Formats: sequence, structure tokens, C-alpha cells
Amino acid sequence: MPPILQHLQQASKMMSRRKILLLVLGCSTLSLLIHQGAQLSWYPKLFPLSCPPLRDSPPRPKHMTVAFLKTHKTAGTTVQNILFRFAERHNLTVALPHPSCEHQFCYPRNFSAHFVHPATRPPHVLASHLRFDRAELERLMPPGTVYVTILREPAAMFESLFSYYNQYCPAFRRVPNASLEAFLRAPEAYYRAGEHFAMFAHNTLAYDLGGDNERSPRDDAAYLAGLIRQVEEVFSLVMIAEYFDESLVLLRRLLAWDLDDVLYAKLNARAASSRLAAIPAALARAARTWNALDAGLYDHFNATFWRRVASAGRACVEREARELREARERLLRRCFGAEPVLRPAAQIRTKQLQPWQPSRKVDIMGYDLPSGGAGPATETCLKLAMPEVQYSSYLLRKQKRRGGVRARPEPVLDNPPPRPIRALPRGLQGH
Ligand SMILES: Nc1ncnc2c1ncn2[C@@H]1O[C@H](COP(=O)(O)OS(=O)(=O)O)[C@@H](OP(=O)(O)O)[C@H]1O
Repeated sequence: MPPILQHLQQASKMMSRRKILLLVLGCSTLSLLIHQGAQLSWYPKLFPLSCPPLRDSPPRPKHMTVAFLKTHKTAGTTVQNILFRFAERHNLTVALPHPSCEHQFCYPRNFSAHFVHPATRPPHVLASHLRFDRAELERLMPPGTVYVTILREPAAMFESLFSYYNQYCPAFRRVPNASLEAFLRAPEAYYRAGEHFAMFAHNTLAYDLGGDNERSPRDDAAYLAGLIRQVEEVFSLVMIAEYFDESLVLLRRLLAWDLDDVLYAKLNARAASSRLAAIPAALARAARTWNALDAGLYDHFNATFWRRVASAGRACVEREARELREARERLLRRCFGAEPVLRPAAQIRTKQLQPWQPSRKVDIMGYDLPSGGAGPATETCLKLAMPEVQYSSYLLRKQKRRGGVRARPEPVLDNPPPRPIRALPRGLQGH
């Protein structure tokens, strides 16, 4: 056969092999698509996240023991909700406060393992407000527990604290016209260290982390350095509220969870009418000066956060964060209608979704299920937007039922803590 013909014959064989290969590829893609479609996932898992794994080949199993220090006004309720839902999906035990502590572990007292309801021990997950105490938490949580927490830029956080706790914190109540500016012009005129709920008015982050919120880094730089060291020793990840999605990407990578596991609805947000649209620069400076310990903590952990992002690969973290945002939007639309909106409690018909209201002057927003919103996704959607108080009570009831005989009788606290702030959602106050 002339060489030209041999060449042509070989080329046609190659072509048909290529066709077969393409056909096989096409079929397997189709079968993968069908398989993926059968799972109720909010992600196109067909295109796996291509970020390089962090030292985990072969892939690690999901980490199941997590203690989240829920600091105040830092997006902690949203993180708590993610952890509660993960715990439910994986049949894990969530440590919950004894009823006399309400839904917090007797905050502002130092955490004690005695505050934990016996039906919720031994726990896998802990995520309710408490004042950090390392020894007591280590007594409660299993070895290997991963500790995480979250910080927020101190001026924004202080504005939120000032508004939310305005009626409860005496230092704030003393200020004429509830003016944040007046308070920050002369905080010492209103603030009394040691009085009830004083910690909401001065270095709340430092207090929540178990530190002494009355120290000033200006007089005592070594104290701040020591506190940072202690936090670094215990916490595997310090998230940053301003970079919430990036924080969740780092969290899910740390715990070897799927992106699906960290989907969320924003919880506990104030209405625009209850917040300052922007904090003027001078006010922000004054808030940081007054809360210098918190500012020092935030600046340090904000810097270490970005070093963590860099070592995970900045582009990869941003890509995952984008995928998370897209999947979150899809999920919110499926759950709460084509244009999911945050509404004031009075407009939320589903009682289990009405958020706790700190006072008549502040509106805390929430989601509602569309009318007639029954169906297989209702339970998922309900939990996604369920406020802290309702979710904690629901989990406690469920775990008490599950624990049955395992639960020891509830000890009566010898020295009950001051009653934490409590009020019904405004819609239920009958005004
Ligand atoms: N995803 C996300 N990203 C950024 N910020 C968020 C997020 N979720 C909640 N928030 C804001 O966090 C504030 C509520 O914080 P907490 O839930 O920790 O409050 S609480 O201490 O439990 O009452 C509250 O801040 P303010 O609205 O400024 O008060 C929420 O709007």
C-alpha cells in the first residue's frame, strides 16, 4: 500500500478511537450529572473545588468536635446556627446551658462546666455565649476539640453594643439622648467598672476571651501581648466578621467540612433604621481608643487572618468565598422566595422565626417562610433562619428526649447568676 494510503488508514483509526473516547467521556459526564442531580446539594459538585488541599491527602474525615467562643455582636449567632445545623445533620450532641442560665452559659460569670445541662453532656459542639475559661472548657470538651472564635472591628462592634444593650447597660443608660457621640466624648463620666453588665461598655472582646477588660495597653503593653499569646495557644482559628465568607472558607478547610456545611442566613442584624449608616472617622477613633484592648486584639488577629488566607492561597479562598455566596443566594431564594428579604419581627408570621428584641428602640430582623411554605425543604429552611433563643430551646428539648435515662437529674445552682436579658419578640408583646 502506498505510504499516503497507510497514513490515511491510520488517521481514520485514530479518529474512530477518539470518537469512542469522546462517547465514553460524554456518557460518564451524563451519568455523573444524573447522580449529582439526585442529591439535594446547593453546589455544582461536578466541578470540584480546585483549591490545593492543606496537608490532607488522603482527605481527612470531617472534624466533629468544635468549641466556638461566641463573642458579642460579632456575627456569632450566624456561626452558632451553622454549628447547630451541622450538629443536627450529623447527630452530634450540642452543649446547652442549664435553664437557670437561659440560653447563655450564665454569662457574664466565668464559664463553669456546671452550667451545662446534663442531658447535653458529653458534647461534641459548644456554641453559646460564655466567658472563656480554658480549664473548665477542657474539663467539658473531649480531647481533640478544635477551638474557634470570631472578632469584629471594635468601632462597628461598639456601635452595635451601644444600640443593642442601651436599655440594659447602666453606663449606656446614663448617656443623654442615647448619644454614642456623648458617651465616647467622655466615657469615664458614664462608666463604672464592676457594675452590672459593665463589660458591654468596655473591651467586650477581651472580657469574653477571659481577659481583664479594665487593662489599658497604653499603660501595660505586656498584658495585651500575653492575652494574644493565650488566645493563640487555644484557638485554631480566629475569624473576622468583616470577612465572614472568607472566614467560613478557612473554617471549613480547618474542619475538613464541605462548603455546603457552612451555608448560612445572616442572623441578628439590626434594621437600617436602628443603626448608624456610617460611623464618622472621629467617632471610630474614639471607640478604638476607649476599647484599646479590643483594638489591639482585632489588629493582631486581623493580620494573622490574612496570613492564613495567604497560606491557603488567596485566589483559592476568594474563589470558594464566591461559590459560597452564589450557593447561599440560591438557597435563600429557594427558602424565602424569589427576593428573600430580612423583615422586622412584627412582620414575621412564623413564631419560631421571630427574633428576640432587646428593646422597643431597636429592630432585629429575621426571615419568614413564604405562606403555605410546606415541603421537604421547610425543615431545612426553618433551621437556617431560626434565632438563637428558639433554636437553643428546641435542641435542648430534643436532646433531653434523646438522652432519656442517660440524663442525670439537673443540679440546682448554688448561686444563681443574675437573670440574663430576656424579652419576647416585639410581635408577641401585644402592643
Ligand atoms: N454574615 C454576617 N456578616 C457580617 N455581619 C453579620 C453577619 N451576620 C450577622 N452579622 C452582624 O453581627 C451582629 C450580631 O452579632 P451577634 O449575633 O454576635 O450578636 S449577639 O451578641 O449574639 O447578640 C449584627 O450587627 P449589627 O447589625 O451591626 O448590630 C449583625 O448584623
